[in-house]
Amino acid sequence: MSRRLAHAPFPPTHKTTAMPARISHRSQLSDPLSAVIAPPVGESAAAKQARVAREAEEQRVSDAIDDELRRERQDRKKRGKREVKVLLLGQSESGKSTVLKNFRLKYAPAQWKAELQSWRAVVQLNLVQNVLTILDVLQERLSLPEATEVPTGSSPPSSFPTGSRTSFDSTISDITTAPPALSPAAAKVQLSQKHRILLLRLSPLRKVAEDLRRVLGAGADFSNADDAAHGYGVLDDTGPAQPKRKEFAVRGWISALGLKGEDENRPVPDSPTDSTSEVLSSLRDDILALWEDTDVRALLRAADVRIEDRAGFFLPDTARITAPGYVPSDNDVVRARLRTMGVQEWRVVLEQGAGGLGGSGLASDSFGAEWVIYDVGGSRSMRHAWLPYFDAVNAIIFLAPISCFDERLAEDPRVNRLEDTLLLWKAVVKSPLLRGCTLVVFLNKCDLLKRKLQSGIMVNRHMLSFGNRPNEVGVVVKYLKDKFKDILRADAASPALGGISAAARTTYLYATSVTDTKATAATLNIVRDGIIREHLKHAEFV
Ligand SMILES: Nc1nc2c(ncn2[C@@H]2O[C@H](COP(=O)(O)OP(=O)(O)OP(=O)(O)O)[C@@H](O)[C@H]2O)c(=O)[nH]1
Ligand SMILES: [Mg+2]
Repeated sequence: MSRRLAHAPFPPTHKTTAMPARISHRSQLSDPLSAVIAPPVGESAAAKQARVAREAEEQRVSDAIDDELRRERQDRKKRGKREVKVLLLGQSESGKSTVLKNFRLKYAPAQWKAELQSWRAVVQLNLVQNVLTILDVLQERLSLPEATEVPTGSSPPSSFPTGSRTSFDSTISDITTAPPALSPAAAKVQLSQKHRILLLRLSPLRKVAEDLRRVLGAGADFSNADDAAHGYGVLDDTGPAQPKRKEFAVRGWISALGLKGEDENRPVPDSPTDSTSEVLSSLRDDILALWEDTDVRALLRAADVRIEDRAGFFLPDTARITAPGYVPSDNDVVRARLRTMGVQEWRVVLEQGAGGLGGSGLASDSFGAEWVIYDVGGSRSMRHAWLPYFDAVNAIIFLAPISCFDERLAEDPRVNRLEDTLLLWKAVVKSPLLRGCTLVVFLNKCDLLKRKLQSGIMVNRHMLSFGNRPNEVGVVVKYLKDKFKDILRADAASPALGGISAAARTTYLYATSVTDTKATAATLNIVRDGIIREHLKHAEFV
């Protein structure tokens, strides 16, 4: 019961105050208060009976409020004792929200299952955006005169550390509004009338995308992927103006998805309308025809649009997603991309027997039975919002997407993504506010790293210090692990800030692919136990 609610039915009047009758009996005539709370002069027997009854009811309500407040205080105290606070950090698209999803899937599966349906609009939007990306490339090619002769030649690879090129790798964006400028090779790919017809038939998807964005509604925003124009650096304000791109984002995916929790008064957004799903369903064969067309594939390859490596890639699942009555699977939700804006607080109470309390021997009132996870927006303009959360967290899970060694930041195309991640890690390690907490690093997106290396992309072309080491996943992971450890060691060698030596901090590093829910569940168990162990170890010294 809230305080507002408890008081509302009995507004105090000049005769009846919230003061309990108990006090009026104890009052002395000399007490000025007694004059205010004394019964009216010449009160009739009926009026007295009514007043006494009213005062008794007020007393009952007042006692109930006191009890409620006492209970709330005790709950808070108890919760504080069992609550673990974790902050997810890392650049945009590093996998923070995906880790949160894995955590909820593993430790609160009943709640997770109940929310699957809410993700339908997001998965549909991801699929539609996949198609629109292809249509943009197609349109660009079809707008060229047929016999266009374009000089050949390929662009140089990006360098590491940061070079000064301003073009950016198309793989770093899942959604672009401006079609990429076609490479000479792409301009040579021959298309036919069939492609023009597909382009035309699939054009209603632009309206479908708009509708789906509207469904996701007030909590969502189709805004600039970032504001490099505002000049944000790794954690502060340093970069100059750059061209902007747009990506669909949410201020709060709790409210955007209509989940309970954030703003209970906000109207729940509609489900994707039947007509939206019907349009999608009717275009199923055209979407598949587009995606399976060999000329289109050749065009995408020539244009270097590696759509299958992008976030929220759902084209192979078209038949399933466009089927009537589609409900997203666990895996769909984990792979769905919805950019986070600001900082989202998630409370996860570990469900019994869900690999949560049951498996660990944790009692429901012990430390670790409830987790508060802060999921932050990772792009540069949002990093200033992280700072207030640095205080009083038990652990940081830092997401380092190591497949991004050849990619550039969406918000500042001059900056290599891996370099940005390492700078961010340095800033986290150096932060005096974080000296007391456990650090966990996920060297993430190992699956994508493997695919890239197998496709022949050479790490040493983008990261000169990698030298002549073999271009293999294990070697790259080991090399980068050492880089992260080196930064820790360098910090430990510098004078300790805030009275706690950086060397005393426990740091765990894991190679992960957090879209693999099974493997991630096992990693999360180890991480959870490690964080709890660390806390208990320190608590013993307090
Ligand atoms: N293949 C693969 N995809 C991943 C992995 N981790 C995350 N992703 C995908 O990458 C996309 C971005 O992940 P998010 O968790 O949304 O990234 P984020 O760090 O929360 O990004 P912001 O909200 O912009 O800060 C999603 O579509 C994920 O499914 C991974 O290990 N492998
Ligand atoms: Mg996110």
